[in-house]
Amino acid sequence: MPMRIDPSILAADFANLEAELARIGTADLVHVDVMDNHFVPNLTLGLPVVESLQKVSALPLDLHLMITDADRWAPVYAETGAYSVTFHAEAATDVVATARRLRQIGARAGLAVKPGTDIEPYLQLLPEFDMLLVMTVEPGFGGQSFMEDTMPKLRRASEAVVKSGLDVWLQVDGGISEKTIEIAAEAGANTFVAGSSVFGAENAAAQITLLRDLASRHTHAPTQPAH
Ligand SMILES: O=C(CO)[C@@H](O)[C@H](O)COP(=O)(O)O
Ligand SMILES: [Co+2]
Repeated sequence: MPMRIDPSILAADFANLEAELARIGTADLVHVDVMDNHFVPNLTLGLPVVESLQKVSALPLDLHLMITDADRWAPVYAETGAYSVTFHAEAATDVVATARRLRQIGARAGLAVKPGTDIEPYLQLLPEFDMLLVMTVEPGFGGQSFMEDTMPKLRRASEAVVKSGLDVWLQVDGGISEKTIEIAAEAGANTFVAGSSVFGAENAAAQITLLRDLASRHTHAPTQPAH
């Protein structure tokens, strides 16, 4: 199973985004954090910047929407041509209808849960999603510490995906570095968002390769039972 590294441009220089994209050519996707200062206490970027990134990025965009009223807004972001649109379960009224709309538009549909949100109710909806995002920090800011207590949830999600036989990607986001990526990979993640550990590195492309190599040591299905 391939291990994917998605650098988060939240840790990039916002005044030079095109140049920052040129530093991460070894990545699989570009993770774009959209925050509205309502769902999370921070404001980042919105549609105009996503549209501009779409025009200049050689890599597919992986949008992470941390905004309220996801039912309304997620499809609007998908219309930009984004490869993947992930919205939060806590911000949506009808997660299935929203995911279906995203797929109709042509985007992969991702569902995210905050560290305190149970993933169990969503595991019976796996056929509706292309990716599940288990947040490993409280959403809102880059540079936070990895929350290892989210691993039982990730492991449980991984078991459900393996059992389903579906190719639903399992993404982790927050505090992923060379010190933590193997913990998440061992618990079943295969898609890793990394902001500060990539853009803070002198050689971002080499750091991406290092992270992927570390994650690839754990390509097996989870070995420990869910908690
Ligand atoms: O969605 C978020 C934060 O809410 C992330 O995508 C961060 O941008 C990851 O940054 P690092 O923890 O890797 O620095
Ligand atoms: Co994110």
